[in-house]
Amino acid sequence: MGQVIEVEGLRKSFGRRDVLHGIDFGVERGEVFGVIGPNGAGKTTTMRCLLDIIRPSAGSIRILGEDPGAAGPGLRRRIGYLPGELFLEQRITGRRLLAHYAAISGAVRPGRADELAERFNLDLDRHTRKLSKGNKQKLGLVQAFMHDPEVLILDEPTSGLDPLIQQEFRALLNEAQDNGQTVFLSSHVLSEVQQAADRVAILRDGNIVQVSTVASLREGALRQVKIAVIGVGSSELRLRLQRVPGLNLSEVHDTDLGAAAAASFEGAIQPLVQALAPLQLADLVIEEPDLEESVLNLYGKVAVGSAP
Ligand SMILES: Nc1ncnc2c1ncn2[C@@H]1O[C@H](COP(=O)(O)OP(=O)(O)OP(=O)(O)O)[C@@H](O)[C@H]1O
Repeated sequence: MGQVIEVEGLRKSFGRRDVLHGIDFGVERGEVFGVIGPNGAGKTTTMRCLLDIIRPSAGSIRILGEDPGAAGPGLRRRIGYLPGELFLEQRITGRRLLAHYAAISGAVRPGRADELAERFNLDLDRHTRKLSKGNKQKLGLVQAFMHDPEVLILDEPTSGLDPLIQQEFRALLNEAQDNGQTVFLSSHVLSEVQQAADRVAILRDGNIVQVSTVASLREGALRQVKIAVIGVGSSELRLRLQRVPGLNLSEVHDTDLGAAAAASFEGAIQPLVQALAPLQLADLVIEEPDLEESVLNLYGKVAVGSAP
């Protein structure tokens, strides 16, 4: 089977409020697929529809070839789910809570939960109520991964995790991928998904504005360029650079030795290299593309992390 998650024309309205406007995407077996979008874009709503926690208003969903609305608990056991907000106010230990989840999710390999907890540096014998935000998140992740499900649906999985634990989480994702497990995860910032995901969908106001590989997002992203040349004045440098497609000059000035320029740049690098080739360079800096910036442009300048 190719696609493990297939979504077509998915719409969801709450009362008169349309939250998802007919989204389409597919996730291949063994793929890590990230969905990013600002607060309120509809990421959690999409995930809840995939899990049949809420019913779509229209459209079709197939997970492992089945309709989650009709498949029942058999399908649910093949999925690991990390909700965006875990309700953990019970007076029980993490270990007992996991045993409760295991009764729902189905067989967990002996020692698997302890192994995951150890990797996350999580004490399973503490009362869940007393856990910090990050430790609650770790418990949620152990719960999602422990039965080695074929599909993992993870709502903001790295939220509240320190960098070392985030690294451990990414290692776990790589292992899941090697095992042929399929991962659908969400975030509101690209930096969290760009290392982990093969492809990224950008969701804005209930519409997918783009689905692309992280590599192609990088190609289309804005880079900052700084150029210093020897023996040529600012007007000649400006003239040459103005002919380079995708280059937007922010500054050109004369220097003691010649001229210097700063610009932002997107697109193919070759025309820029050709424009500079006849000149004697004193310095050339082409910064790593700012993917976060280009995603913000796609968000439509909505500030990341702002309230909905
Ligand atoms: N049960 C509900 N009833 C009414 N409106 C809802 C309900 N659930 C979600 N919404 C609305 O749907 C929109 C999308 O919410 P959703 O939680 O899916 O966004 P999100 O992309 O996950 O955002 P965040 O990054 O803040 O978690 C929001 O405006 C939210 O207020």
